[in-house]
Amino acid sequence: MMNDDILNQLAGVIAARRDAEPETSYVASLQAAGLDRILRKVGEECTETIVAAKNGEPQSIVYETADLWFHTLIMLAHHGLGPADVLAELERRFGLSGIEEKASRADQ
Ligand SMILES: N=c1c2ncn([C@@H]3O[C@H](COP(=O)(O)OP(=O)(O)OP(=O)(O)O)[C@@H](O)[C@H]3O)c2ncn1[C@@H]1O[C@H](COP(=O)(O)O)[C@@H](O)[C@H]1O
Repeated sequence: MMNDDILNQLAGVIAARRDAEPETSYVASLQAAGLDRILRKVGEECTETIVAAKNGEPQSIVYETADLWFHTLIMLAHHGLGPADVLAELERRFGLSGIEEKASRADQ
């Protein structure tokens, strides 16, 4: 089943896990371990995504990218942010050429 609201649903689960027992929840265990542990996982999953992309096997690329997105959601939640904030930023940029955006920054 395709569900384009899954990022928001996951963010809801991550928020709800803040008070859960670390023994019974992976998300709760990561949140309890703190920001450095969360960032280490983001770094690991980022590296694994790069390796998968280099190897070029579609299923692995999707699997590792899902791990990366998931751990990034936990990082965002740690800072009181969520997918809506990132999606709003992408929406703001939509239609704005990266070349033009870079040029507008060079003016400043
Ligand atoms: N989407 C995910 C998800 N993706 C990956 N993972 C876990 O993230 C971990 C990834 O770490 P690795 O691949 O490095 O494997 P590992 O060596 O076992 O991990 P570490 O011991 O190094 O932490 C694994 O334990 C995966 O099971 C996830 N765990 C949970 N979710 C979602 O989060 C919800 C809440 O999960 P719990 O908090 O566990 O109930 C679940 O219902 C899912 O929807």
